[in-house]
Amino acid sequence: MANNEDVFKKVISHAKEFGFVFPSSEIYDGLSATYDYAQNGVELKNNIKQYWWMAMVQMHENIVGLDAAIFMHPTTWKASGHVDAFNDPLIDNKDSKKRYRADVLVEDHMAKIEAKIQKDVDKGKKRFGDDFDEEQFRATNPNVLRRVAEMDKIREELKRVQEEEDLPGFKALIEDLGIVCPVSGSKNWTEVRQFNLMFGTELGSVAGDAATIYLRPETAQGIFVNYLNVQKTGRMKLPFGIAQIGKAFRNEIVARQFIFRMREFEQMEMQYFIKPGTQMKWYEYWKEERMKWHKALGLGDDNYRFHDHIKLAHYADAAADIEFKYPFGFKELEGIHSRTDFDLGGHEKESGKKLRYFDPETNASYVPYVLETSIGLDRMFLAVLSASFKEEQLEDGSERVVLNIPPALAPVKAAVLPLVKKDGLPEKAREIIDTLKFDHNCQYEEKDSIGKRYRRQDAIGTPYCITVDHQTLEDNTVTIRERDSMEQERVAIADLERIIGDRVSMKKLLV
Ligand SMILES: Nc1ncnc2c1ncn2[C@@H]1O[C@H](COP(=O)(O)OP(=O)(O)OP(=O)(O)O)[C@@H](O)[C@H]1O
Repeated sequence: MANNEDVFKKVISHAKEFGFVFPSSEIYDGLSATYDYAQNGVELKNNIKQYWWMAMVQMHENIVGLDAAIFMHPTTWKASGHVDAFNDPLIDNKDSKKRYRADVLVEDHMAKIEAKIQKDVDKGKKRFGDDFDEEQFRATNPNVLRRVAEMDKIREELKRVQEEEDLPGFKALIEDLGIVCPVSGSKNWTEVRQFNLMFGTELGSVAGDAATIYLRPETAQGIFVNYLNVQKTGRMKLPFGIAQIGKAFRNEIVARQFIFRMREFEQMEMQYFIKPGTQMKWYEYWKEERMKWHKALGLGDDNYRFHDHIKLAHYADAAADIEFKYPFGFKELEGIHSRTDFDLGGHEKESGKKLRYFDPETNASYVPYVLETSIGLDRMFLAVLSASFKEEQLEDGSERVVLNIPPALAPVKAAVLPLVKKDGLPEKAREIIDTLKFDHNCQYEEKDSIGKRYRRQDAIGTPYCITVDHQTLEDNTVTIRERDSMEQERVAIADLERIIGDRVSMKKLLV
């Protein structure tokens, strides 16, 4: 664990040192859990957006895009249930004055029990070596069984207090488990209270005339209120989808883990409008599709898993997360939710406008059901960055830090490097950039030794370094150095556009 925490710290400082992510307003000591994407970060982020947009919109005839406003009519949030139900249970420690999410305290406690189980399993592995049968060990070892039963009991009680909104029961659970504040070490807790996560602000400049509006806590509602506009103007037939990328805001009680949990973040959401009764088919379909999208990046299949929700959100009849193995463990990266007619039904009721679909096959009109896929762009960014970060020992005894970012997502696709700063090599390198820059983000670098320049490009994940040397002037060839293998090949300048284009193409990920 200490090791992984270490890796996480390194990823965060690497992100800052190499221009991916900066703390926001850093000259004023920053603003907690708010970050800015820097020169390389914004490129990576845009490429992730493009990969998602291509997979969802461009590759599906029946999915179209939208860019709705962040501010929406306040009744939207009444209809969606956010005014009444978008709460987290919070609890304060009276000694440290620190605030926690009550459910997170319990989950962290369970994670500790799980770590103990893992320790037992590791001991077994060590003792029995190749003969070790983990499944059998877990099914028979008394220590493991006792701890699993303990976890089941806690999980059941957590589910109950959440479902019944039993706030005194929630506090009792925390006390019964003997959970202490990680800062003060005390069990001196306040009552558990519900805290609404929406940021409110005021519309209009005249005091008294102002109406409270909210910064949207999800992009989805902008899609729902536009369902009929898009369906009619796009002459869309069910099933069809609307996709959107945009900012969302949540006043998270405890924002932490770098860009994993922020108060201002970006979502990539797609709402798929379907015939009622077909939701389970589409739920399975989109779970699989989305998992395929993730795995195509090659960050390691073992880094992903599904997690089915025990506690369903107020709008869902089935829900699963795609979890990613971050340096701090498996955590939610994307949600796939069967939202039934909850949202369109709610908007019909509040607005008094019909949000129906006339089905030409059955001659019936109904409120469509919705299947949602919702992924946090910042969490996806962190997944790519943390899985790509490698510290390598090289054969010559030196070390390098490299980001093995999938080439299609890399911020800079090719760096063009004149071997020396003279003899016409810089001019030749610029000529090459001038042909590649229309299709790719390229970088020109002439300072320092070629080895140092390779290392700098490795550290920002540039997949290809093109080196211009004296031979280039004779035969119009250059070397291409590949980031991961560090192997070099000599190719004709005339072939560069095609070679780089093929290798960094998103097409390979999408077919
Ligand atoms: N505070 C946040 N910071 C960054 N990304 C977020 C945040 N909250 C949600 N997301 C992203 O938006 C996606 C969809 O939002 P959803 O409402 O399903 O999240 P959630 O279940 O509330 O997340 P969590 O349980 O981690 O709070 C999540 O899968 C996640 O990737």
